[in-house]
Amino acid sequence: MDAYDIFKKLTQGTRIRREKQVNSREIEIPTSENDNAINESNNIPKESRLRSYNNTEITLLKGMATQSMKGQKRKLSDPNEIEKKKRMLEQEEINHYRNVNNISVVGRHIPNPARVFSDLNIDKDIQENLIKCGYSEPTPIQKQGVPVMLEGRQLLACAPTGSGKTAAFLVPIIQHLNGPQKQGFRALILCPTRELASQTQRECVKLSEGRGFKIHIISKIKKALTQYGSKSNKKYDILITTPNRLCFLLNQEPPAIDLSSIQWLVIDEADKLFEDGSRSFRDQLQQILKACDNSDRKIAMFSATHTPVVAKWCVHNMVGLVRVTVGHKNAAVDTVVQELLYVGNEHGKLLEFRNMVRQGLSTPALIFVQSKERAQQLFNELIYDGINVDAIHSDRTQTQRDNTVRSFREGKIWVLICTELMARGVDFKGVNLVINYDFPPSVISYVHRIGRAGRAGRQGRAVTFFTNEDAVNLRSIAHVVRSSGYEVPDYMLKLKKQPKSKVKKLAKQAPERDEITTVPLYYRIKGSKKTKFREISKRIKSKKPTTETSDKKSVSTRENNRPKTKKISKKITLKTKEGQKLKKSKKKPSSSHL
Ligand SMILES: Nc1ncnc2c1ncn2[C@@H]1O[C@H](COP(=O)(O)OP(=O)(O)OP(=O)(O)O)[C@@H](O)[C@H]1O
Repeated sequence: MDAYDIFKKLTQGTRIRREKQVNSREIEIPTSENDNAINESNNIPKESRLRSYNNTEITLLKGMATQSMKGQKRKLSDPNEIEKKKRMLEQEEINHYRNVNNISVVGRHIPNPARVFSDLNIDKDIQENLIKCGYSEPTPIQKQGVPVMLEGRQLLACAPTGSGKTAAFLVPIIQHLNGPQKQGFRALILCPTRELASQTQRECVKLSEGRGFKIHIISKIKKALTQYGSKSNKKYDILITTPNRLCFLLNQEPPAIDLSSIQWLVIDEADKLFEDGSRSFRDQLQQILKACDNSDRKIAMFSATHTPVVAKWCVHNMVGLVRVTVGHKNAAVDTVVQELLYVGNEHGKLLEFRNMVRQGLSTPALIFVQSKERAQQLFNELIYDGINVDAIHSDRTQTQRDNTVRSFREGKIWVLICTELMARGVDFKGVNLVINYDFPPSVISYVHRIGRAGRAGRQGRAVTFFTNEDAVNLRSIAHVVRSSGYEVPDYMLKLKKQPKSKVKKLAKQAPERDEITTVPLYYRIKGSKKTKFREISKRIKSKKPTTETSDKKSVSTRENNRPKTKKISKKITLKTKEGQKLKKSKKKPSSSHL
């Protein structure tokens, strides 16, 4: 619960009555310039806020009223009073600027937001690097987050997807570290995935150009085992990695990495890392913090979504914490046009997708499914549709994942099928379309998935398929869509609120769905005719999902799957006209119809 929530609770049922209009010179605000501990920036217009300080009587309960501040005016001729008033008006202006930029802050003695890069207390070369990256003006999170970190304050920042959070933490780190020093790692950035870590490394290299920092990501764990230990010559500056890899190195005897010089620890996608996993991140974080034993160590947490668990951890563990929030908490980016589409059943999803392709798909596009098995199934279905499609999921090797991401960035792949693995942080410039083929497991997942489009103020579109199985989260996601300013049918908003237990269960475990395939079950079962019919009737009776991959682990790579799919499609060509078409397009993939 933050200051705003507390204020709302305290003032529930309170009636605020305005007595009379006064002009602003009569106004006296009983706080000092920097006493902005509680939500400096709210949405009350400046004038009425000023008035309310001096001229309102707050009725708490019938017959009980606070004393009006009338008669407490001080003379304007007093130079101290004039100075005080000037400072208050300046503060009001700053608050107004924060309001305009949707910035809200909580904490004491918070530095002013920067309007332009030159307002920031950073060196010329960093400013030039920012300009070289094409950034002409700081984004709201950079306006407020950078000054906070530059003052060495610990920070919890929440800002929309694609709003430049990466540069918001990299710029102050680069400024602080100044240049390479042979002290070992001085900044550590934790990311939930390898893909995000390498993207952050690329951004860091660009923003620190000319400084000569040694910026590392742990790619080959075997090499890393001997690379960073106490015997190394400490020629490193910045480490960007996932917590698992780092803890693996810390768990060696003696530890294979030395973090005693860390000055800045940044946790990107903080709420993701705090989600309960097989090994809770909180345990890992304790281990990492123990290793970062420099007394000067500071922490900054960033994410597009807010969970109370992160806020609670920060309040308890970060001294002098400043909280910066841009926009509404857990809101979807409003530059993405959002649509919720009822498709009936699994087959309907495939029909709808092919329909979208026929109408002209706006690529590059990302398609999210709920599991790696389903990513592979959808890939097997679409590979012969003549779309440049590929799939990325955790069953693919790191090299395959890197190659796929590169091809997508280079425009060689137009449609990328992915799992939750790619939902966070990954910045593909110019993604036009996100399709939630499988309904997101939570509102937070929805916000991050659709946030892969519409980055840095660009336009994008997100289409979310849903079936009857997806009723649990439909209401809350419909509310997110409506809050971003897009139409949703009223019935969705009026759906019954689901019990928290159901919502939590769904966030942890995806619902069972029928296999994504148009190949009849008969051809998917191996064995004699008799075996096939026996198996089909068994499955119908037990109403089991008609999936082969649920019986055995799916084949993990595109290459491995090809022969299997070929075999199936050959069988179809003998039976159906549609199958013949498939065979033709397989020989000569054409993308002309897009
Ligand atoms: N000041 C700026 N002006 C213009 N573009 C910017 C600016 N800062 C960052 N960008 C660009 O905005 C895009 C999104 O930035 P970034 O990946 O840091 O977003 P993010 O807030 O971390 O998003 P997510 O929550 O999805 O991780 C990037 O392509 C980046 O180059």
